Amino acid sequence: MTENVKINRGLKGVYFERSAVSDIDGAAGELRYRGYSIHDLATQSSFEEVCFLLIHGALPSADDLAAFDAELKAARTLPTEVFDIIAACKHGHPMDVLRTAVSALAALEPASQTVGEDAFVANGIRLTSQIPMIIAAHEAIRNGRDPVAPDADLGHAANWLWMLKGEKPSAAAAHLADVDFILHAEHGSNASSFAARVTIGTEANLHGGIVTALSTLAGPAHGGAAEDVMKMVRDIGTPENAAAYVKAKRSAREAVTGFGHRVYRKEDPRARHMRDGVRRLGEEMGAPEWYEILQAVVEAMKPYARHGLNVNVDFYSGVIYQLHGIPMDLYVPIFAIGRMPGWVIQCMEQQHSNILIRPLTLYNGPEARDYVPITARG
Ligand SMILES: CC(=O)SCCNC(=O)CCNC(=O)[C@H](O)C(C)(C)COP(=O)(O)OP(=O)(O)OC[C@H]1O[C@@H](n2cnc3c(N)ncnc32)[C@H](O)[C@@H]1OP(=O)(O)O
Ligand SMILES: O=C([O-])CC(=O)C(=O)O
Repeated sequence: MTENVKINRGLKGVYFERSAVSDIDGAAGELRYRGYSIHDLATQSSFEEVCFLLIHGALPSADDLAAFDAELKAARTLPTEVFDIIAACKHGHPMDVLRTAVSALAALEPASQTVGEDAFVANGIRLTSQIPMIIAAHEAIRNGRDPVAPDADLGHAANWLWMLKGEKPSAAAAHLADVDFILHAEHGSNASSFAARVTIGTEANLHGGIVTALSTLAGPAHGGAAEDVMKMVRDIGTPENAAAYVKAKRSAREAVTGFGHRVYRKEDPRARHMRDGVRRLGEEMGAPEWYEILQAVVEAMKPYARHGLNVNVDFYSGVIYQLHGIPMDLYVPIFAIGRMPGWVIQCMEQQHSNILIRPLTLYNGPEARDYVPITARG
């Protein structure tokens, strides 16, 4: 009966739902949020505007944006218990601390228990502002400093850098962080968003979906790639070593991190903006060698490009964070800051026309057999 069943391992190429948010053309290497090209958004928009677009479905008017920005700023608060929880697990990986703190918020803030469209918007906006606060507070606490209070004069990206470092970022640094968040904001049915949808499919609340998404983002095949790229760049050391590094990886049939994608067969369209950022920042900071190493890896990988193997969004982002002096274990949490509106809208779409997500696994274990009591087993 089951011999002819087709199994789609990893759900490769399977459509499980419709979505009106991200339009990804993997063959052409194109990405649009709600119909707008990622290139226009990365060069002309702000993260706040993109959040509004993703959550509400249209670009905001100036008044809409001012009201949305005020909502985000008003949500920059955390219950004191969350700071205690961060302190109690301050030696953990920032992703574990972040996930634990979001879980704690679900228990501490009664509004998080409400489901439905309005509740998801309100809780989503609150979490979008709270997540950078948690990450920055953890960084301060683990280094023996007091968390830095948010600054209502600063936008989302600049305020994040301010809370992280305790000093006002340059306009260029804030802009690069803003672009980074826009590029990471949403990407259809990626692993973490799909996982969040599975949670929401059970009629769980938004915080539950976000905790699931955070758990799923953390792995090196997904959000952890930027950290691994930085480790790779350090291992390679100089551009001349890149070819030998790639050859050794390919001979061992190991993945070269920052390359490959489940959907794109051309270069990930987000990568070019990060590439420009690394090049410019490296030159400005008198550290061009990181960019040169990355480009030497790209050159060494060229023979494989014909198989659709190209850089993805996270090939360049790690080096940008490194040039900003951000610790490597914060790279995945930074991805989470950017991905918040994407997770929120994916959860909203799921709950809007909900259905339990429950595929099948084809049994290939032992045939039916008789139970043997423990006293009779050899
Ligand atoms: C934001 C993001 O989440 S983007 C992804 C971030 N992750 C990374 O950068 C980690 C490195 N990349 C990878 O591990 C993979 O490319 C994934 C997990 C992202 C996608 O994997 P899949 O969709 O399963 O790709 P798939 O396995 O079908 O790859 C096709 C072929 O390319 C090879 N391949 C895929 N990625 C890589 C890579 N990074 N380096 C070398 N070879 C690769 C596979 O070995 C496979 O070769 P084969 O047909 O000879 O076996
Ligand atoms: O779509 C994917 O599979 C992974 C990805 O690029 C993302 O989540 O941004």
